[in-house]
Amino acid sequence: MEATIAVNGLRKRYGRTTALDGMTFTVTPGHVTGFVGPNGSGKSTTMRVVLGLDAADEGDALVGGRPYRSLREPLRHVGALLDAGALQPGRSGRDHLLWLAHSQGLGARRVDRVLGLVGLETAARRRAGGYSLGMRQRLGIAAALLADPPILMLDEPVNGLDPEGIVWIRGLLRSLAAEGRAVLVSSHLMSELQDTAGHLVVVGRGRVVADTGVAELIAAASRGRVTLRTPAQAAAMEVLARAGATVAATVAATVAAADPRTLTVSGLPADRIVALLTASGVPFSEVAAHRATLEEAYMELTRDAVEFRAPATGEAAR
Ligand SMILES: Nc1ncnc2c1ncn2[C@@H]1O[C@H](COP(=O)(O)OP(=O)(O)OP(=O)(O)O)[C@@H](O)[C@H]1O
Repeated sequence: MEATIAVNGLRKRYGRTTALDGMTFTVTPGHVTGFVGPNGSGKSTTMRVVLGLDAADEGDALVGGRPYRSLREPLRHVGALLDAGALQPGRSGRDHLLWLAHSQGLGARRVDRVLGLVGLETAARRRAGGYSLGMRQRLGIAAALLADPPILMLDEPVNGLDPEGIVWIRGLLRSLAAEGRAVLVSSHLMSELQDTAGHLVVVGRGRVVADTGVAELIAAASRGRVTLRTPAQAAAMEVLARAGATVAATVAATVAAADPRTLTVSGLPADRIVALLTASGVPFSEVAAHRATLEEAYMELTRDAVEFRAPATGEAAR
């Protein structure tokens, strides 16, 4: 079976809410595809439609060229994590997987193998009802991997994982993709996908805003910009803005990573920036071609497509 997910022209309304408005994209094997967009942009609805859990009003969704509902042993084709809370609380994690395994003609050996893969061996015989959110996520990922499917679809898998868990899942997703699987991972945080996804499907208001390689997206957002480090931010801004540049405080992937001494300048080449600052006696320590974060690239892309936007706080000058 071909490892692809093909979503074509999906439309879906819930009463007066349009959840999907012509959603169209294809997920191909060999890399992690990030499925990103703001809250309410239609990611979970799309995944539910792909899995036949919800019906679209229009359009179709195929896994390996076939509708999910027509697959005889679906877990062998597609592994999915949609709602990590969906398990019987009185059952142990291992029993939950055994029950799923038996429905697919799989045995206890495979269950123990996937429990090992997700690092749940020691907790496997405890009641799943007592699991933390991170442990439930791991159990959900074990369930998705159970029948060794060529296609994986995970809705916000990083949710609830601690920093060690986040590093672990990044490595796992990359290695699953490197084995030739198609891996679709939804998130509304770009920083979660920065080092994991090779491709991005960016959505807003129920449709695709961009369908692009991560490297291309970052290159496009970096083009023509220069990063400048200076202890005299206000003076540097004034000099450069007077010369026609647009100057902004650099957007960091996380608030913790933000450096108040770093500016992003567009509209002037690096050598001209150096000349202007030197001539005006403004101290600076570094002038370099800017490498945009995925977060920045995404913000630019979705500027007009987001449903909910916080007021801009990072922009120092325009
Ligand atoms: N069962 C439902 N009944 C009514 N409205 C729904 C239902 N499921 C989704 N919606 C609405 O459809 C839109 C798309 O929701 P969806 O959950 O697919 O977005 P999402 O991109 O997954 O969001 P998030 O990042 O918050 O998980 C939202 O406006 C949501 O409120």
